[in-house]
Amino acid sequence: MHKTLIVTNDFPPRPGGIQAFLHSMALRLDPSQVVVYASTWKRGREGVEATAAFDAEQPFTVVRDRTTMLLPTPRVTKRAVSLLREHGCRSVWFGAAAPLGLMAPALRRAGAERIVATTHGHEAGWAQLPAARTLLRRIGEGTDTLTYLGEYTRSRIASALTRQAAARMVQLPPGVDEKTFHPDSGGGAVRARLGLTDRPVVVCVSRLVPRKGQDTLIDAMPRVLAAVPGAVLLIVGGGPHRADLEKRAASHGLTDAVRFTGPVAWEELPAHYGAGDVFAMPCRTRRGGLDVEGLGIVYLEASATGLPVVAGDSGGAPDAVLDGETGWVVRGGAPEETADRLVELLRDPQLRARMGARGRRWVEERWRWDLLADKLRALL
Ligand SMILES: Nc1nc2c(ncn2[C@@H]2O[C@H](COP(=O)(O)OP(=O)(O)O[C@H]3O[C@H](CO)[C@@H](O)[C@H](O)[C@@H]3O)[C@@H](O)[C@H]2O)c(=O)[nH]1
Repeated sequence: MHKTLIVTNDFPPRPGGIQAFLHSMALRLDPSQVVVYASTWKRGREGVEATAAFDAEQPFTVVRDRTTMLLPTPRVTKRAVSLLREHGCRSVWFGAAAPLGLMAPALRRAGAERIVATTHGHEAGWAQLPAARTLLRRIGEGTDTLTYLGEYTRSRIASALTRQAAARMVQLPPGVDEKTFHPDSGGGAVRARLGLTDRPVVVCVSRLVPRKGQDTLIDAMPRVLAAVPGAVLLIVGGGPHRADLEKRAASHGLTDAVRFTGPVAWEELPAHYGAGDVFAMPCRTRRGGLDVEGLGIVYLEASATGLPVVAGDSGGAPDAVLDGETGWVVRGGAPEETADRLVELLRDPQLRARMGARGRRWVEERWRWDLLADKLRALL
């Protein structure tokens, strides 16, 4: 691996899957060989202070742009070029290929020898729009390698690329820290705190946005409760959809059976997975395919915790589940189908244990960060 400039809008403290992906990878590279050029999390004092506090704890150099969104403008390109030269970097990793990967030719002219750009769900969405397809094609031509999460995103994105660029694609999915997420993660304490000790719990961990399908889970609960009295849906995470979800739960008369924790601190997250008997996030594709799941780190975190998983069929989410082995894939936006799978799992402790153990093994074999970081190092 050469010294690498990571260029990204998606870096903590901003929350989310791409951010977690990049940070986890960056932490596994030699810190003396990494320089991150990222946007600032939020405008205003709170955003700037939280960003500075986060950066001060990192073992590698983080340089922030003053804006909250890097775009491939002449100013940003010039800054990236001068960082590349100043720090003696010979490789570049674009944390999300679109749109920042458009800066690749300028960085190449400035001396970058290896340029890697990672694709996620949103690039698969881009691949559906004619103008955006042209830009993706340019990004493919300007970079050495576009990485992809799984077969769904690969096939969509490859259709927009030249044959040569498509042939250079390499799979680089996010992983899971199997030591942080494990079956003895202290879920009992969370249950006790929430008064759920003896109740069957379906847990969903995610940002609260419509695509993730927390609304489908709420709509599924009356059918679940008819078969499994006392069951509870524990919705973990924060986001713009919260008020709507709370109203929806109240309109079904489910204020006891649907609990919201709000966002939880990273250290508390494993115990929140551990509070569930089953993990469910029946995600669905929206906006004609533009708002689509790339993979779903949460399914892998749940499997690492030893929980069976009920996933939606949006985009690449099925790549994060072995259907029928680590859990089930259901149609997104289908409350009855979702409820039936939840009931089957809540009623059958042996099935839960079997699927949970298979999921844990699958994570250990296939989704460990360490294995994936080796792959990235080889590309850089
Ligand atoms: N600390 C904390 N973390 C949370 C919370 N809610 C969610 N998270 C974390 O945020 C991450 C969410 O990742 P994903 O499930 O992958 O979803 P995403 O944010 O929509 O990410 C997008 O990009 C990923 C990487 O390409 C894709 O895997 C995903 O499908 C999607 O397209 C997970 O690590 C999850 O544990 C919370 O309240 N607190």
